[in-house]
This record gives sequence, C-alpha cells and structure tokens, in this order.
Amino acid sequence: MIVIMGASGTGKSTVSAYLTRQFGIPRVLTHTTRPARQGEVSGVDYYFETPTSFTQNHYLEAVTYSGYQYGSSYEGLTRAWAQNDLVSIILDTAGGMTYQQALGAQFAGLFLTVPDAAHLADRLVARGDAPARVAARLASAETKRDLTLPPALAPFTIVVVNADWAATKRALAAFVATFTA
Ligand SMILES: Nc1ncnc2c1ncn2[C@@H]1O[C@H](COP(=O)(O)OP(=O)(O)OP(=O)(O)O)[C@@H](O)[C@H]1O
Ligand SMILES: Nc1nc2c(ncn2[C@@H]2O[C@H](COP(=O)(O)O)[C@@H](O)[C@H]2O)c(=O)[nH]1
Repeated sequence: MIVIMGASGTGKSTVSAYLTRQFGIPRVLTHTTRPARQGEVSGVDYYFETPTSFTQNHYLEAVTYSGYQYGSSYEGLTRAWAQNDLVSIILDTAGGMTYQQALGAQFAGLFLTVPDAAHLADRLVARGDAPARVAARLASAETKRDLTLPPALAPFTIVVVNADWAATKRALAAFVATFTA
C-alpha cells in the first residue's frame, strides 16, 4: 500500500489522481466530517459524513485534523483492494504511523514536501479554498506537524519534493517501478 502523506497543499490528491490515471493504482476512499470543497463528490473524493454517520463505519484508524474527523474504514480498504493489489491512501502522519505498524513490509510511504512552505497558501487559494479557511488550516497544529516526516517513518518512506511537476512524475515512475520489477 502506497501511503501518501504531507502537509496541506503539498499535492497529495494531485499525486494520488496521477497514480490512478497513469498506473491504474486506485485510492482507498476515507471518511470525513469536513464539508465538501467545491467540486468534491461523496464516494469519489471522500465519503462525506455527519458526526453521527461517521460513527457507523468500522475504522482501522481515525484522527481529528484541523477540527474535523477523518477515518479509514475496513469497508473502504476492501473496495479498493477488490480493484487492485497495489492501492494508495492519503493519510496524515499520525495515520501513517498506525498503518506502518499495521502493515509492516506492505507499507510504502510517499511523503510530499515543497521547497518553501510559504507557497502552500497560494496553492490552496488557487485551488479555490476560501482565504479564511486556508489560514485556519495552515495554522493548525496538524498541518505544522505534517510539514516534517516523522523520523520513525523515514526507513519506509520516500520523500518527493513536489515543485516541478515533470520532476515529480519522474520520481513517481521510479517509485512505482519498484513494485512491478
Ligand atoms: N507540482 C505542483 N506545482 C504547482 N501546483 C501544484 C503542484 N502539485 C499540485 N499543485 C496544486 O496545488 C494545489 C493543492 O494540491 P492538492 O489538492 O493535491 O494538495 P493536498 O496535499 O491534497 O492538499 P489538502 O491536504 O489540503 O487536501 C492544487 O491546486 C494542485 O493543482
Ligand atoms: N489519519 C487519517 N488521515 C486522513 C484520512 N483521510 C484524510 N486524511 C488526512 O487528513 C488531512 C486533511 O485532509 P483534507 O482533505 O481535509 O485536506 C490530510 O493530511 C489527509 O491526508 C484518514 O482516513 N485517516
């Protein structure tokens, strides 16, 4: 399982979509109580939940991130694995730690970063996020934490600086090749 991590705006969803498009690697959909962003669809981007419906799934792990609940359910994992042996999932680093412990050798971390975190706000605003929401997200303890890869995950994780998209695509191709070699 490719576990994609990184702070908000580093490009996790963009990379995950590229892995699906280019290499046929499906993404495990996770559940959240945060409101959908413009263009996001339940069952495509997330399973969007109410606080009550969130409790009705069976989670391998769940976290609170920037004031909302997120969780990866066994139901979501089963659906993705029915499509392909190699799947990706987007998690915060706390979830990444849980998955590394649960999956052992099947865990392949992919940590995204940018050369200058000051550019993250510009990316999120360009994505269409409201400036107030961007400020709250980037000020959150979880986003600050996820600017850095936890040392415990370093042996099992590659780091990709996602600035020049062509370079990112080359790094992803080399990474994916390690699973098919
Ligand atoms: N290499 C890149 N260069 C410039 N912009 C990029 C690059 N990669 C992604 N982006 C853009 O940055 C914005 C944020 O990307 P994305 O939504 O994939 O980030 P994310 O890490 O999933 O964020 P979040 O955790 O907030 O959902 C998007 O508008 C995306 O198109
Ligand atoms: N530990 C988990 N983290 C998750 C899960 N689903 C998403 N995430 C992470 O949450 C933040 C915020 O996501 P956003 O879409 O609101 O920007 C981000 O770091 C995701 O990686 C999950 O099920 N478990």
